[in-house]
Amino acid sequence: MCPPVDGTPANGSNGHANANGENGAPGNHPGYSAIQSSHNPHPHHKSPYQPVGDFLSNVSRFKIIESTLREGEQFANAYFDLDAKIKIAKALDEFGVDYIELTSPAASEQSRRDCEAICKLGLKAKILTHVRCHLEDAKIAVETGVDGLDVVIGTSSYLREHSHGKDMTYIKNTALEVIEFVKSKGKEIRFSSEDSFRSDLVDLLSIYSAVDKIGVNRVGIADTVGCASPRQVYDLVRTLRGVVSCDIETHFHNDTGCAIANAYCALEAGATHIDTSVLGIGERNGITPLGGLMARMLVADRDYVLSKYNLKKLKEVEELVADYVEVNVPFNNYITGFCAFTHKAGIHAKAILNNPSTYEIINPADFGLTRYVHFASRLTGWNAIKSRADQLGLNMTDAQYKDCTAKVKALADVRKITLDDTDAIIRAYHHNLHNEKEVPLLEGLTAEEKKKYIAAEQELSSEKEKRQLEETADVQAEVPANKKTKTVTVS
Ligand SMILES: CC(=O)SCCNC(=O)CCNC(=O)[C@H](O)C(C)(C)COP(=O)(O)OP(=O)(O)OC[C@H]1O[C@@H](n2cnc3c(N)ncnc32)[C@H](O)[C@@H]1OP(=O)(O)O
Ligand SMILES: O=C(O)CCC(=O)C(=O)O
Repeated sequence: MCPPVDGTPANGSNGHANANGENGAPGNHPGYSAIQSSHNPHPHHKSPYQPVGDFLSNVSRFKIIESTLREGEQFANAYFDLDAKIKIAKALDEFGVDYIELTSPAASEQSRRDCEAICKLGLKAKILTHVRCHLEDAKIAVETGVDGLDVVIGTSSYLREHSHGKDMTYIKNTALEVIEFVKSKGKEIRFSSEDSFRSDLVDLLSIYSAVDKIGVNRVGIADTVGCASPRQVYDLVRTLRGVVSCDIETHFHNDTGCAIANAYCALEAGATHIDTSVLGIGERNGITPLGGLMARMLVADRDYVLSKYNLKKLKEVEELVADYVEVNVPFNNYITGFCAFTHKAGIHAKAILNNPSTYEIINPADFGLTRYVHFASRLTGWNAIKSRADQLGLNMTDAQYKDCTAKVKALADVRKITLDDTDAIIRAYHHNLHNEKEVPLLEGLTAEEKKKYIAAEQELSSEKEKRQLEETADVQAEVPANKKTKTVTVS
């Protein structure tokens, strides 16, 4: 952890002012320097590559069906007791998701009781439960108090042959029966074909058209094995959009890394609802993550996303779920990953200090988070070191910052340096400028490291001398000898 700038002990934060001028940034990031840059928040310029508006696109009016408490419960590590489910449901509700989908009450007695308990919480989000296309399951589900049922059945030949063993005629008849029943109970109903992207298109369109005609609220397309590409998604959703008049829900697994892109393409093609889970947890490696979808959609339509979702809750919701399922938030997670807003290379750091839009498409402040400049490495530059010295209250000339930066780099060539090391170097360098008795730039080097540093220093000063000589030679070369003493007077 870095020492605080004002000399008070570090208090669990990184000890530096964040972009809002507070200590202890919400995105607490020990060991990194939060920065104040001149344009914060970002100015919002439209991209020159903004897609041409498509009348089918729902990028600016999508809804989220949050399935952490259904798909997420299918994650290998997940075990949610009622207390956990209630906490997660409340957090998702505060975040502003439109729907919360729960595990089938047919799964177990406790699942049924949990479903009932969550329905009684009085959340703003609508509560759905996810059931097989099976009248008995539907009967149990409608009694729990849910707002609606998400009914599903596999339509690919794989699932027809090896999962439930039913043909398309049976599937259609059962679907119609279940839908009529659920509607008769006054509940919302969605019918979905599992494994849609390996199902026959004619089968799909025929069943979707049949359920649409009897007044289903939504049909669902599911990429159950994560095989679909964004272009395939666009084509299927767009075709379906021309066949049904109801809403279209989509569900994308992430086996081949397309879950967010597929969700986005589905919206562009006219889908209305996207299934998500916190951190993307679900069967195998999961589905479209809530945070990743937010990142994508914020860039597509910031006003819509900010008007609907409480983005500042994202980190809290993710940490809550991560704790329950006993995983760490991945270092490269969208938005909340350890380094999602950390800028390291000197070129990046300089530009970010001037204007964060140079290297950030998302403003961390929208999520209540802070950006950081990492300056403790051989890739740093003098602008980053100057900014850090400013934070430490140390003032130097530009030439001195540059020289100090060269020393940081030389030491970083000797061994991996920490942020504390770098602060120590800057402080010692500054001290040596103003005091006769010099202190070592960095304490605690081993004999071997000292040797290496002395060699690096010598190289540095001979480089510096060489550069000065070259500069002098260049200046002299630019001025022809016969002009050197001549004074030009202009009358
Ligand atoms: C792709 C998805 O994620 S779909 C959602 C998955 N969710 C779940 O599976 C919820 C948790 N599941 C469970 O608790 C259990 O599997 C239950 C209660 C649903 C069923 O349990 P069991 O009766 O013991 O059956 P089992 O799990 O071994 O096999 C699944 C059964 O559902 C049937 N089935 C599978 N998919 C469907 C479907 N979409 N619609 C109707 N029936 C289906 C199968 O034919 C099989 O029934 P059978 O054994 O009579 O042939
Ligand atoms: O109900 C749905 O649409 C999706 C079900 C599911 O989890 C899947 O197909 O992967």
